[in-house]
Amino acid sequence: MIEFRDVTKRFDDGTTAVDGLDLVVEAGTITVFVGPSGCGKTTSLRMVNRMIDPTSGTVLVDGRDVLGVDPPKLRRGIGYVIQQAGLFPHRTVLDNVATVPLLSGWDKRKARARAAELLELVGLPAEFGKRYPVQLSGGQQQRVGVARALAADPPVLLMDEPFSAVDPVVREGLQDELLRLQAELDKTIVFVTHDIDEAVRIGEKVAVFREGGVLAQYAPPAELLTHPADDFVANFVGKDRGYRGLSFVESDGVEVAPPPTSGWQVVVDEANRPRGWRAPDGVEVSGGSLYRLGDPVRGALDAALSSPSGLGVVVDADGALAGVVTAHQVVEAIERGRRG
Ligand SMILES: Nc1ncnc2c1ncn2[C@@H]1O[C@H](COP(=O)(O)OP(=O)(O)OP(=O)(O)O)[C@@H](O)[C@H]1O
Repeated sequence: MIEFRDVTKRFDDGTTAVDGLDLVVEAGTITVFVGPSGCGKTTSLRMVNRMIDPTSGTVLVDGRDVLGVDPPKLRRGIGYVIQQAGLFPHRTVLDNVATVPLLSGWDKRKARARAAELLELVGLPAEFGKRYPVQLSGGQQQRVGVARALAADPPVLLMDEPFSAVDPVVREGLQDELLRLQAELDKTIVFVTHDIDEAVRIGEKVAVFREGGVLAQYAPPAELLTHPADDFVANFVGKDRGYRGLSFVESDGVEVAPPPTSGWQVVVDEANRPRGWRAPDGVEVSGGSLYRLGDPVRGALDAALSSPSGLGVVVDADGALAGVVTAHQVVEAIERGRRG
């Protein structure tokens, strides 16, 4: 657990970067710090591993005031990942990942074996270990950065805009990877971003900061989208927040109808997986997005709205055709849910 108790950081030039921060990061969760540029996210993060010390207040990691722990010792238990990975350009990928184990006194063979294990864990082929960072794509470098931060198996991981230098598609892949890793590793992760979509996608709890280093709201993503604390948060989470909030709405109430037997018809393959639609004039067209039973309702609405027939195609866990939904039915289910 990480705890900020009335933490303020004022720099020598008088800038208040963080102002009276009170916040608890639960162990084993991903907590995201989000907010506009200059609102104190990075400063808050760096007070955890003592790259910056607070002007007043206390930062505790597992109940211990970090000011009482020697910085090198403290950092052995805290992985740190930064934008553009910050890899050593003249060391191979494998040696980059082995850096911390080597510094901790492991022998070279054991450190490299551990590094190879970690490359696999973050989804990189073993032969990439021999390459130099410049021979990898941005997304691959970020994975190496994550592997390096995990090398000493620290209970805490600090991530400062780790995915902001890669394009949106790669970025989503990295976010998925982080969620998969976290399900396996159960670290206490603090993740800084200025991107609200990234924040609500990966955060179990999200801290929204405003200018002057003030915490505006600290809540699970669904609550942030449905109950922003004030106008600042409402504006920051954006004008589509009502729609995006559907990502967190359970879908139990959506009625799934059997696929139509006349007019527009779903085309399926031999395993009964949807492949598109046959229009009433017999022409086959590609389908819209598929909605998997049990997923949040946002996917059901998207399936209906993106379908050429106006019917969203619903599949089961194996991807087999389970039925269809209309946008109207989805909206009705949402409204029933709101009435409670
Ligand atoms: N060493 C420093 N000396 C003086 N002011 C600083 C120093 N470091 C940061 N600041 C100021 O403190 C405030 C908070 O900076 P911080 O880097 O924590 O913001 P941030 O929310 O992480 O921003 P960004 O999203 O742009 O990285 C900013 O106004 C910044 O200019």
